[in-house]
Amino acid sequence: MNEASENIIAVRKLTTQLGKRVIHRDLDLEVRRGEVMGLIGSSGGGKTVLLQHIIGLLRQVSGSIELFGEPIEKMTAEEFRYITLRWGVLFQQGALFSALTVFDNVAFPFRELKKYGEGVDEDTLRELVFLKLQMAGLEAKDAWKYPAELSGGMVKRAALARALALDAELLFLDEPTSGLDPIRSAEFDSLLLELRQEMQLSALLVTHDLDSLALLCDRIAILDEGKVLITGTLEEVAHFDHPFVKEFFKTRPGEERRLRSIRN
Ligand SMILES: Nc1ncnc2c1ncn2[C@@H]1O[C@H](COP(=O)(O)OP(=O)(O)OP(=O)(O)O)[C@@H](O)[C@H]1O
Repeated sequence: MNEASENIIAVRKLTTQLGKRVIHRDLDLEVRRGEVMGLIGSSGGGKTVLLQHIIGLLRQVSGSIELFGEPIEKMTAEEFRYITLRWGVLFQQGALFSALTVFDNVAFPFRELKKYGEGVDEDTLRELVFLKLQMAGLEAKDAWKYPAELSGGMVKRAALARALALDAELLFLDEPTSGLDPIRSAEFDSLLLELRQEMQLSALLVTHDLDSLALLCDRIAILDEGKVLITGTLEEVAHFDHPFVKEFFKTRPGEERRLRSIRN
């Protein structure tokens, strides 16, 4: 792997299709190492599908996707499986395994790693799982619960603990605060910010939440009409002349102060 590469994600001229419908056309996106990139765009515009392509769940029609400096198209299945252990994914529904306890959900990536001869013994595994739960703001007693027994906020935290399990260098976060009330959303954002500072994470974050964008993101990419139209700081993209941007940055309750500071 070319670790010296400045970009942790580089998507070039990506064209994708689901059924007969073209979702992305010649899309370019670069995320630098250590950067949190926000991804916004109109509903149904292809943000989640883009994430699914980047993490190799879907195959593109054309174009290339490089992760950690290497094109994923050229990797063998085994090489690809191995690099999946270097990132964590938090999808909209939290995506925990419902038949496993929180403990076993968080232990899952460690057990996967064991298949490559890099596992840890059971005592170390236990310690690491409890450490990750603590980092994600869960208590030890939550470890024995099943996903159905958790609140929405706890599901997100458990999914985050699993995403961070192997000291992920890169996180894919798809609307991590959706479904949480404003207080829980703010708590979750603060947790991500703390972790980001402690672990020097890179991340691609899909969100509709202006507070999350302002707090967490270095740059923001706007996806519309199948392409990334612009990337820039929140201030830069907020001034971009486009109907989605105008609608998105319309004042919403509680956000007036932040918007005023962006516009001034
Ligand atoms: N498995 C699938 N098969 C066919 N079409 C799909 C599939 N998944 C998504 N789509 C379509 O692809 C388009 C992009 O969907 P996607 O979920 O990526 O949008 P999004 O930008 O993430 O939207 P939102 O902000 O509402 O979550 C939509 O029109 C959706 O209906």
